[in-house]
Amino acid sequence: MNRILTGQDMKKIDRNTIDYYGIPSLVLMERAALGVANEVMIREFINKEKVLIVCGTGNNGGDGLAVGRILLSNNVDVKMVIVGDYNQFSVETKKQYEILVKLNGPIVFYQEESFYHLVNEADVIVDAIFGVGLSRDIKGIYKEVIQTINGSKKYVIAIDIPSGIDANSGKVLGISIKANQTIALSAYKLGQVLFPGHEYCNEIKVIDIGIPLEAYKKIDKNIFTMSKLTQDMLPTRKPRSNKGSYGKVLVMAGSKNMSGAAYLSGLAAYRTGVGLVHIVTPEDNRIILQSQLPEAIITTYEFNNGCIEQNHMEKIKQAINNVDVIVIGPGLSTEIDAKTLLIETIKHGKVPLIIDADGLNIIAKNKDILKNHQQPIIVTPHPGEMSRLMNEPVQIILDQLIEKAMNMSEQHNVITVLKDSNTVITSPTRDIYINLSGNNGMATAGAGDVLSGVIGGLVAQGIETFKAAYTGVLIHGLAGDKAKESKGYYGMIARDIIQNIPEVMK
Ligand SMILES: NC(=O)C1=CN([C@@H]2O[C@H](COP(=O)(O)OP(=O)(O)OC[C@H]3O[C@@H](n4cnc5c(N)ncnc54)[C@H](O)[C@@H]3O)[C@@H](O)[C@H]2O)[C@@H](O)CC1
Ligand SMILES: Nc1ncnc2c1ncn2[C@@H]1O[C@H](COP(=O)(O)OP(=O)(O)O)[C@@H](O)[C@H]1O
Ligand SMILES: [K+]
Repeated sequence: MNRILTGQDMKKIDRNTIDYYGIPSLVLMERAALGVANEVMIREFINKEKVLIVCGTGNNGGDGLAVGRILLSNNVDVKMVIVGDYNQFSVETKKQYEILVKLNGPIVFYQEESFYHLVNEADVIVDAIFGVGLSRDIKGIYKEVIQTINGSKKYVIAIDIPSGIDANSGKVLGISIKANQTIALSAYKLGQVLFPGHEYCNEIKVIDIGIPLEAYKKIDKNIFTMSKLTQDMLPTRKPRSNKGSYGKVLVMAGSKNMSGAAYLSGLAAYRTGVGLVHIVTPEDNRIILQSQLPEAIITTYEFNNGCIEQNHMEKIKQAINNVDVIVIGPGLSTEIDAKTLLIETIKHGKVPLIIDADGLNIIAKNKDILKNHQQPIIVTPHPGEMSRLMNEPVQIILDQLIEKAMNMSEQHNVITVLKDSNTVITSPTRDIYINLSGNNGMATAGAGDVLSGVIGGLVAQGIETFKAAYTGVLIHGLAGDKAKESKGYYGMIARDIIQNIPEVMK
């Protein structure tokens, strides 16, 4: 598990480490600088490269100066520029400066003309202008400096966070460094995982700087991510078992002449390891689904004037109570029969329910449907569906993913999987997961249907709902990343994601 902190939380933890635990600020800075210097020194041709470190006057700049000192001791060709005045230095940064002066370090204060030249001759630029202390829009010389660095197209390594990104929100405060690599100190910052900040960071690596684990316990919001799938996140497979041991998923999906969503969701559930998939869909889809997915049990229904035929409804009610989880909504339509199906399922079903796609569009028009539900529910909206659910413009949802997902979870007592490039998952108990796997090749029709099946598959195998939601999203993204290796961003389709689930879960 990797923690994600707001900039404010990080500062609180730093302070607590220094004031309460007594680890001196300069020790943390040295650890940070050593970590960053190591990243610079593992570059393949570093012995032939020129490094330019651009420093501000706060502690991020102090990190930069300390990195410069360490690189000097390792015979790296390095120069440092300070943007700002001597009298603006923080205590620690002034110390770093004074050490470098005694060492006759190659360090200058910013001047427009010479800076341009220094940037031009550099191969690598280390961005140490602002870290989590950035508090207002960037203007004046700082803006010029960032423009020059970005315009140079040189390889940029940002210390902690690219200068210009608000560590709390990911917003660009006026202008920002575009980094090729970001070395996050101690933990991910929210601004590195939310957009647009995430794009400015590029590759992110978190390094330990010696903050004791105890110091993190003071933080009340639990935000985290997972970078790898580990065995303990997966359902256990027993040597002596049968298909009954791995759960049953009921997929209520598809509408007249729309069978694809049911197929994708059902197949994804099977690929996640579930013992049995049962599909409930209109009669028109029977033949095609039976040939596409012969492993599934199919129950079909017919309806007249929106009413599902009585004997078919009885069969469906039986199915509802004979499974471990129900996925409802992919390709379902928002017709009256689909609405009836959803209402009856929430009313009669006791097992966890995953509501996706049209299931959510039905709820958007009839919010009462979610009232008084008894079973655990996971909703999986994309920003468009979320906008309809919350009656707010899509842009507001995109700008406030965490807040909106939390509102949904708290108002309706559900787990919310708000799908985006970096999907946010929230629970009514205020746990927050932000996913970092996946890629833009997954912006393809049916990718969401696959996700509903993966999460369903995990719940059916006994994984607790919040854990199943974030593990499912992680697996889905990792499978998309594997699919990208063979198909690329352009050619990937939803089935390629499914095909790679087994490889990811091996
Ligand atoms: N002891 C600590 O607290 C540690 C801090 N560390 C580093 O220190 C960073 C945070 O340091 P600081 O809190 O000093 O803050 P920063 O170094 O991020 O920058 C804040 C400084 O910039 C000024 N500033 C803010 N916005 C500005 C703007 N738009 N235009 C011009 N000036 C602006 C502030 O007034 C302040 O002087 C971290 O990101 C990390 O790199 C690490 O060295 C680890 C230990
Ligand atoms: N750029 C991206 N990076 C990572 N994941 C993405 C990206 N674009 C889409 N996805 C993922 O693909 C899925 C798309 O789901 P959705 O929009 O519901 O598709 P559909 O309705 O066509 O099935 C979501 O899980 C989303 O997180
Ligand atoms: K920085």
